[in-house]
Parts: sequence; structure tokens; C-alpha cells
Amino acid sequence: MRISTCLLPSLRSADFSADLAIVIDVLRATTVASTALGNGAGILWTCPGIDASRKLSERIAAATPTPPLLCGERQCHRIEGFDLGNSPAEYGPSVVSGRDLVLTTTNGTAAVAAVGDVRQVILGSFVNFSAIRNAMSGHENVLLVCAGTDGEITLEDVLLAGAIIEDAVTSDAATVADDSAEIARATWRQQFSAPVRSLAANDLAGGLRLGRGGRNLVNRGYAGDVLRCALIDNCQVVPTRIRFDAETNGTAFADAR
Ligand SMILES: O=C(O)[C@H](CS(=O)(=O)O)OP(=O)(O)O
Repeated sequence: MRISTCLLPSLRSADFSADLAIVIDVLRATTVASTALGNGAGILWTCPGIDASRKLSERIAAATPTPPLLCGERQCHRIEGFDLGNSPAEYGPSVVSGRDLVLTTTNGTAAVAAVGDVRQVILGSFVNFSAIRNAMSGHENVLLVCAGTDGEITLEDVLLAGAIIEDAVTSDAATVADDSAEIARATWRQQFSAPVRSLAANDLAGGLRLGRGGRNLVNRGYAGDVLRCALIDNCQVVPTRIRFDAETNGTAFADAR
């Protein structure tokens, strides 16, 4: 297996032709998506625009007996008129089980839209770490796509990319990481010397809080979410792209274990 990393969606190399892309937005979009599907949500749509999300939600509502939940944030806070924000704590089984969701966030949903051409796309986070590691097997060229924050590289996404690469390289000597992947791996190893699965959530959360995304959330009152996003292997889902809606730029994900 060859692994490459783009530290931001805009830094994607044209030379690496991936057969699997793993989109990473640890704080918090891909953690929310994994949590929601892990708690029984049906289909989760990611959609970059607010108006497009409303439109997509109305269209789904017209075609299904139960309307989807409209979810997402701007500047970390729930969007006015939306059902849910972007905190994993909001996506418990009693709220999301059996419901479809339309999620729009500042960075994560745009990162999904940026890899529309890759044959298979899944969403990665620490809460579904082992599930996505298993999903990588059998793929030849895996691209890890860090969402970043507002066009800037963020530490928490690079840490997860590095943890994935470290785990892949140490478990299979035939895995080849390119320079970008080695940068992510070095970042992980500099921060944590223990294998990812042996880390306590508190220790991992300490690392996540060091970066811009973590600091943003703490400053805006979401410190508890950083810890929730550090619950390694809290669920076993593989949010996998199943459909694309060109009109709204929406991408549908379902658990495909
Ligand atoms: O609310 C979040 O977690 C962030 C907001 S911010 O722009 O990074 O402050 O959105 P996300 O798209 O989940 O990174």
C-alpha cells in the first residue's frame, strides 16, 4: 500500500492517483459523522453551503416520510433555524436513530467535496480509528485528506493522519509513505510515543487542544467536545460515500462495514 497525505485539500498532488480517500476533520465534522452513524442514523449528507443544505433537506423531506435533521455550524455555533449543531454530544441514539441528516460545516464538508473524483471516499476520526484502518486493507493508493481550518493546516487533523500512517507502517512493512505522509507521521511521533490505541482520551485531547482547531473550540465554549473527539474507537462505523447530488454539491454517506 502507498499512502499520501494532503495537509490541506488545496495541497493535493496531481501525481498521486488514489483509489481510496479518507477525509479527516477531527474537530469536529468527521467525528460528528462517525458518531451519528454509529448511533443509528440512516444516511448522512455532507453539503458545503447553508442554502444548498436547506434545499437538499427540503427535497429529501418531500420524498421520505420523516424529514431529515438539518445540522451544522458556522464559527463553531449551530446555524439559526437548524436542528443540531456540530457537537458529537448532540448526536445521541435517541436523537439520530433512524433519521437521515444533512450536515454543513466550515471545513469538513468542503474537504469532502474536494475529493469527489476519487473512487471510494470514507470519513476518518479518532472515534472510528480501527474501523477505518480495517477499511484501508486491499487498497493500493490511499490518500489522507486533512480538512484544516479556514484554509490553514491544523494540528489535530495532521495528528490523526500521522497516527493512521504510523499504525499502517508498523503493521505492514510493505506500506510506503511518501514525504507528505512522513511529515504527518513525524508530527504524531513527536507528540505521542505510545501506540494510538493505548492512549488515554485525556492525553490525546491534550494534544488536540494544542492546535488552532482545538484552541478555537475551547475559546468558544466547546472544551468538552475536544475530549469527545479523543474517544479512540468509540464506534466501529465506516462512513462511506454512496451518492453525490450535483445540484447541491451534497455527498451521501452510510455505514458500510
Ligand atoms: O465547528 C467546528 O468544529 C469547525 C468550526 S471551525 O471553523 O473549525 O472553527 O468546523 P469543522 O468543519 O467541523 O472543522
